Amino acid sequence: MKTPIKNAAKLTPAILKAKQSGAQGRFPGTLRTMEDDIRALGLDPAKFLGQDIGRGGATGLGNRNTGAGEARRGVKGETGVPDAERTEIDHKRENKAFEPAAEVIALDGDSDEGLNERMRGGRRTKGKVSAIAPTEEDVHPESADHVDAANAVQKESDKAVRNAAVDHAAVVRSKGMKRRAPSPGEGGVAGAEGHATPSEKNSDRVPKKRKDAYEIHGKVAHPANAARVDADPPLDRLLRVQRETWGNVAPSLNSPVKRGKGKIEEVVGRGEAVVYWMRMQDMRVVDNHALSLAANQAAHTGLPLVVLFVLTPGDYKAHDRSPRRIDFCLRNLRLLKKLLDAKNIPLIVDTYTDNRFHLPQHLLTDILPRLKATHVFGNIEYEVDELRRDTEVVKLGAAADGTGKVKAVFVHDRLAVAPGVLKSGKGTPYAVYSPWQRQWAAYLNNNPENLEEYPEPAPNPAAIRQHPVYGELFQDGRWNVPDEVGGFQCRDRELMDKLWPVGTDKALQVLDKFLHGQARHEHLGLVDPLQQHQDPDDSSSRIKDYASSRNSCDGNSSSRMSPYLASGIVSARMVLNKAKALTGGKLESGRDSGIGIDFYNHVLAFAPRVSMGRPFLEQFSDVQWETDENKLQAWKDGRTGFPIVDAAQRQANIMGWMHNRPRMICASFLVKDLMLDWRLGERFFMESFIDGDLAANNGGWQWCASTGTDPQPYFRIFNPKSQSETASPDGAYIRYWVPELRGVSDKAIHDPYGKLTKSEFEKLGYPKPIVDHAKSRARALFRYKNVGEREE
Ligand SMILES: Cc1cc2nc3c(=O)[nH]c(=O)nc-3n(C[C@H](O)[C@H](O)[C@H](O)COP(=O)(O)OP(=O)(O)OC[C@H]3O[C@@H](n4cnc5c(N)ncnc54)[C@H](O)[C@@H]3O)c2cc1C
Repeated sequence: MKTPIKNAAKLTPAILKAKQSGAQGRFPGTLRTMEDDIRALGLDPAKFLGQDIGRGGATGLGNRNTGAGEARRGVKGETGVPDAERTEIDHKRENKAFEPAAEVIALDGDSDEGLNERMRGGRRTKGKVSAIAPTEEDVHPESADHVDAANAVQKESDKAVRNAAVDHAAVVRSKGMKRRAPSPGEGGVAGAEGHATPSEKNSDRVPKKRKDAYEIHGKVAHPANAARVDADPPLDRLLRVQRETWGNVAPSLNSPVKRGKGKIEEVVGRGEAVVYWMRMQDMRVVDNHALSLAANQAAHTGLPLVVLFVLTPGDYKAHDRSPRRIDFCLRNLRLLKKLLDAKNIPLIVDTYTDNRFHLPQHLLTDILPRLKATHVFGNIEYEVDELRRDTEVVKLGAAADGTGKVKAVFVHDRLAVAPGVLKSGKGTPYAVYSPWQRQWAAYLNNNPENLEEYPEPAPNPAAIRQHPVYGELFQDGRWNVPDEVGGFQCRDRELMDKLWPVGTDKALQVLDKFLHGQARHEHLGLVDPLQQHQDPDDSSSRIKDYASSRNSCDGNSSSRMSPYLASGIVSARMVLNKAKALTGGKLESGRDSGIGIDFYNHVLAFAPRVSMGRPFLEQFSDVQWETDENKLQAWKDGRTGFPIVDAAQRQANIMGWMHNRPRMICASFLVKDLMLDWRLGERFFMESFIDGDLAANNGGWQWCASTGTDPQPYFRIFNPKSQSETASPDGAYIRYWVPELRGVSDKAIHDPYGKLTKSEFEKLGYPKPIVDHAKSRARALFRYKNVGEREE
């Protein structure tokens, strides 16, 4: 008689089939160890294992209090912030008699009276854990469309979009705040990516010493400020300023992307060079919109093309960039310098260490005049700070007198479908992934020109090398790529270099391995992605198997493209074109297609508050969080006693990357089991990952924290044990990353503490679970249901 398969209903069809057929493992091949793999890369395992080297600075807590410093500088040196603009967390913590009214945002149709009434309601009294009846624990994420819930999220979002301006006004009124006159910050240069701008922070009341669990304080904007930014999103503002200044050079937020391949009109004086300003998200020479526009303009005017990259450590600190991502950027820059050099195009790298908000002035008064450039082209970055910076560049460039004028043009490039193009039936932005993804695929299938790739730039004439100004750019050491950026020492650079080879060619080879090869056990961890198995035909292509294998991480089931996409080493168009070739020339819709790259950037564009530390669903802004430093540290280190969480966290620490499923499990665990603020986890991932990307990371965290675009309400709470059985059915992933558990049987691998005897468990040297999941779950349900309250 067949043994029944445990949790069969929760298993993906492929895993179920594998289990039913009695297969030992889901993926072929033999599992190796981390040590073997590091040795196979030609490196010494002792250098990379057993110590916290991943995030650059000292272990754990000490190295990242950038927000507070920023905030303090913001108040004393730059703007002077009215009390009302202090960050939410500071406000709560410092004012014991905190009035919940301050956090209330007007709802649809709220009159002043209605708003006041709700505000007078004050904090609710404490209650018991209520008998709320969540339908399913650990619903398989994305397992169904949940149409009603999706509609509810969409409705909330529509409401928020319609009322952002009203909300802001109401909050301002309700708090007796004065409406500030537009500050220079609003004009463009102030603002932490996401986080509070100097004028949005208040810091002179920030306590001198805080523990890590509180250290997000400088990164959370006041809701009124976030509502103000939502009411006039920085992307709209950039496009508007650009249009008003130079005419219709870039597509507006609401119209389809135009393939701006034509010549850019001359509306400024003709300079002596054309500049393409490369940033951290578009690091490639091929299929690059702004670069191809710049090259076109240079060819049209007979001027040389110069590529500029500005390293801005101030931004990297404020945005929690990982040393790994910075190092990856530098490694790519070195390669790009060579590639461009072969085309007689100088790549100049400037390191700007002054006040990060003054970068536009630096560009327009120092760098561009030195180059005698009157045109600068860039691809739009959708984060708040970056949009404000670019808006300021457009304004300053246009405001300069006479020959000092610079025409700055910023265009869409990063996404296959520009933000704002796709709208729900009601004409509002989509707030739920599945319907958005269906329309996205249909739109691209109907408008294939959006996937046309941009031409490579033509070389500069060789004579540029003799030019007194531009010839020097190839020689002058001032413009070289530095060995490292101060404050971002990447201590595992050698390992990162092996795991994440640089350049578009290599990235495309990695993609080919994914598209034309089967997932295997032995490639799940620390392996050179170029050494992955590739099959002679496409019958076992991982993209074809994506739907069934995407949730399992016992093998190398996903593409490992995220660092390349996050840094723009390949474009979304290039990846989609390759995927399309394997799916009959059409993009497939549906969550299992593995191609939903654009969604969270689209959210960022219409709800910029998400990059200001605010929840997408404001009604969860006052969920009560714990602040237990030890639990936070145990989570960071992978010592929680939950094998799947520990395996994943250790993967993050050693490899600088994680498969999507464990990212979700770890995020859910931090928020719903440890009841720690999702922003702490968001920051930790940014600091650790080589693919750290604000839109995807924030979107992922908010989804898992039920404050984001998940159509399932907050009672989606992952059970780490059953999630473990789904994510690592063979236990291979766990055994690889948690060596203490290597010898543990299949029966006990997901729950060694529960399944082994006391003495068997103690021999492992593995920690006991730091929480009881059932109790944690009840606590989370209570706190989400009763926002603002703690259970008795
Ligand atoms: C809490 C959390 C944090 C995350 N942080 C980041 C991050 O900082 N940077 C990042 O690039 N991705 C992030 N993701 C999304 C996703 O986990 C990674 O993109 C994916 O695991 C990378 O592996 P891959 O390239 O092999 O993905 P594949 O499964 O092969 O997918 C191909 C590409 O599609 C995109 N993609 C796939 N799934 C998602 C998703 N759920 N959300 C957004 N894009 C997706 C990525 O660009 C990815 O490279 C996060 C997800 C969660 C749940």
